[in-house]
Amino acid sequence: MNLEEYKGVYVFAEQVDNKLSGIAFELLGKAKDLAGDLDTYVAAVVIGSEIKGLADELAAHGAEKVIVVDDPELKVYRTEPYAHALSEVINKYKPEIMLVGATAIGRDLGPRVSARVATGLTADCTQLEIGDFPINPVAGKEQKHNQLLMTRPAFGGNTIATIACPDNRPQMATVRPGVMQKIDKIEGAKAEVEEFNPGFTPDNKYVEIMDVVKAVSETVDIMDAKILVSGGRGVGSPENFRILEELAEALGGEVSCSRAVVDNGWKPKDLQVGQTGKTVRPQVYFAIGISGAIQHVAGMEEADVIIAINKDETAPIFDVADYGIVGDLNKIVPELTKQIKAAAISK
Ligand SMILES: Cc1cc2nc3c(=O)[nH]c(=O)nc-3n(C[C@H](O)[C@H](O)[C@H](O)COP(=O)(O)OP(=O)(O)OC[C@H]3O[C@@H](n4cnc5c(N)ncnc54)[C@H](O)[C@@H]3O)c2cc1C
Repeated sequence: MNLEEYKGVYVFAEQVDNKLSGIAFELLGKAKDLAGDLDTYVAAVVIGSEIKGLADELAAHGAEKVIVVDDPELKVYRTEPYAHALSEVINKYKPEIMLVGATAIGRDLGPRVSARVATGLTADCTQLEIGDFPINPVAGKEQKHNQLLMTRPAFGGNTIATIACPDNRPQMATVRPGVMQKIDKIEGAKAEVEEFNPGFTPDNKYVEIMDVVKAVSETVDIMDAKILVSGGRGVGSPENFRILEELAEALGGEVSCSRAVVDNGWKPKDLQVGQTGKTVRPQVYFAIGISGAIQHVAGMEEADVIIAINKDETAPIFDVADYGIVGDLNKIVPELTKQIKAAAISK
């Protein structure tokens, strides 16, 4: 493998029903940073049927080049034809870095593609940067420059591992939605668009999709909320979440929760924040009756302002909080709601 042939930071631009997923823009934002450090270009790969029209939106979010693989076989996501399409794009264009979202689709696609093109993949990254590897020089081992350093929680979140792929290309990573930031839209931006179709054999024994049944979610997407009022086991019961709902309503925010709450069946999994839930980045995050386990903090530490309410003054949540109130949530939360409502009326 001649590593020098591999150029560009490529992003798999996931789309469903011909609508680009938010993760595509988040990955493009990160790709732009990485490409700046490597002095190379950013490309998006979009795979589907009748999807050429998506190129401008990708350009507006930072793609300088868009590779379009457009074929009726690719209308609905299926592992086989998508893995074939993306592997062939990699074989033809030889990207230095290939980023994929750690979504249901990306988690299925990424590892299969990396195996086909004989490279490594770091799953579920929370940080990506360009640097030297090994990070600290090791006697007798060559330190390589300009490597993609891929950081992710490991061993149940008890340690953070930084992984590199110095001997193979592309360097592949999947990244969790909500972790990277998209750039401000560049209105009117145009990308160089290239159509590439590696060919799909009809009657190819791909999985046949008989029916697509869409789940109707009754909850809001907490990843979009500007204010989150998050409750933990300390809230005590599903009924008692009412006091958090009242606070959220007074503030124009949404309710989310810790995993203990989901495990107890008090709230649906869609509302869980953390390593195995969602990564959120609201302007204000209330952590109420949440102890602040590392796996929870991993999903909310990027919030602009964190306010913790906990009766235990040694709770680790206070280490990440900007403001902390020590006391019983059953007294503090209703009082807070009352004061906020009163302040709103007096305005
Ligand atoms: C692989 C793995 C992945 C995980 N992923 C996640 C994840 O995505 N998200 C997540 O949240 N967790 C996750 N966890 C679980 C995590 O380790 C914790 O167990 C969990 O976050 C604890 O939830 P909690 O803070 O609500 O409950 P607890 O840890 O039980 O904390 C309850 C808190 O409420 C306080 N409290 C009790 N009563 C009151 C009161 N009346 N007033 C004020 N405060 C009160 C207590 O002092 C305590 O600090 C994961 C664990 C593992 C091993």
